[in-house]
Parts: sequence; C-alpha cells; structure tokens
Amino acid sequence: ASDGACRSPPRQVKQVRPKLPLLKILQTAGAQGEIFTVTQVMHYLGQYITMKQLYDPREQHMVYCGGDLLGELLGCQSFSVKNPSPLYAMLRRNLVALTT
Ligand SMILES: C[C@@H](c1ccc(Cl)cc1)n1cnc(-c2ccccc2)c1-c1c(C(=O)NCCN2CCN(C3CCCCC3)CC2)[nH]c2cc(Cl)ccc12
Repeated sequence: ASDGACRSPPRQVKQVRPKLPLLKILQTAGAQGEIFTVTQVMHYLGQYITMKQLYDPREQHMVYCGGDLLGELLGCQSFSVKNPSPLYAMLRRNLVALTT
C-alpha cells in the first residue's frame, strides 16, 4: 500500500542509452556497459578525441573529425569545443533517455 513512505529518490540522475555507433565510440574510449549519464558520455567523447588526437595541437579547441566515425555521427568535418551546438544535436539524435 502506498503509505507515503516510498518517495522517489531525492536526486534522479538522468541515464541515457547511446545508439550503437555512439556506443562504439564510447567503448573505444574505455566505456563499459550500455547505460551512462550525459556527463559520462561527454567524458568518454573527450577521451576519444584526445586518444585519437582529433584535436589540433596548435589550436586545441578545434576538433577535426572528418574521416572519423565521430565526424559521420556529427555530420561535420570539424568543430570548435567553444561552439558545441553540432555536438548537442548529435547527442539528441544518438542518446535514448531512460525514464525508469
Ligand atoms: C569543457 C570540455 C567540453 C565538454 C563538452 C563540450 Cl560540448 C565542450 C567542451 N572540453 C574542453 N576541451 C575539451 C577537449 C578539447 C580537445 C580534446 C579533448 C577534449 C573538452 C571536452 C570534454 C571533456 O570532458 N573535457 C574535460 C577534460 N578535457 C580538457 C581538455 N583536454 C585536452 C585538451 C587538448 C590537449 C589534450 C587534452 C582533455 C581533457 N569532452 C568533450 C567531448 C567533445 Cl565531443 C568535445 C569536447 C570535449
């Protein structure tokens, strides 16, 4: 019986399930499992860019992802980490929010 004792946990950390191509990128960067928080997804994407050296060593805010799976997902050859809108659009397309 719902006697009011069972409340939802105080902080609902939203979890997401990346679609397959994005999941492959995250796993390349060391991610385990299939369900993440958005913060974890951003961390692993950063790791991926760093380990594959997709950033410009001289202009480290520039990411050149053309020719990489990341570029196919983003639909662009390069982007600046200072203008993350293509990134958020890609995440909206490639992350399934878990409501439970
Ligand atoms: C603030 C944050 C950010 C986070 C989200 C957004 Cl939408 C924009 C910006 N950020 C600032 N620079 C970067 C960055 C720059 C070059 C290479 C790798 C990462 C990041 C990114 C992180 C990250 O988790 N960053 C923390 C530690 N980073 C610092 C930068 N470090 C590198 C800088 C270049 C030299 C190698 C280390 C790696 C660790 N995750 C990302 C994922 C993507 Cl798809 C794009 C960029 C980032």
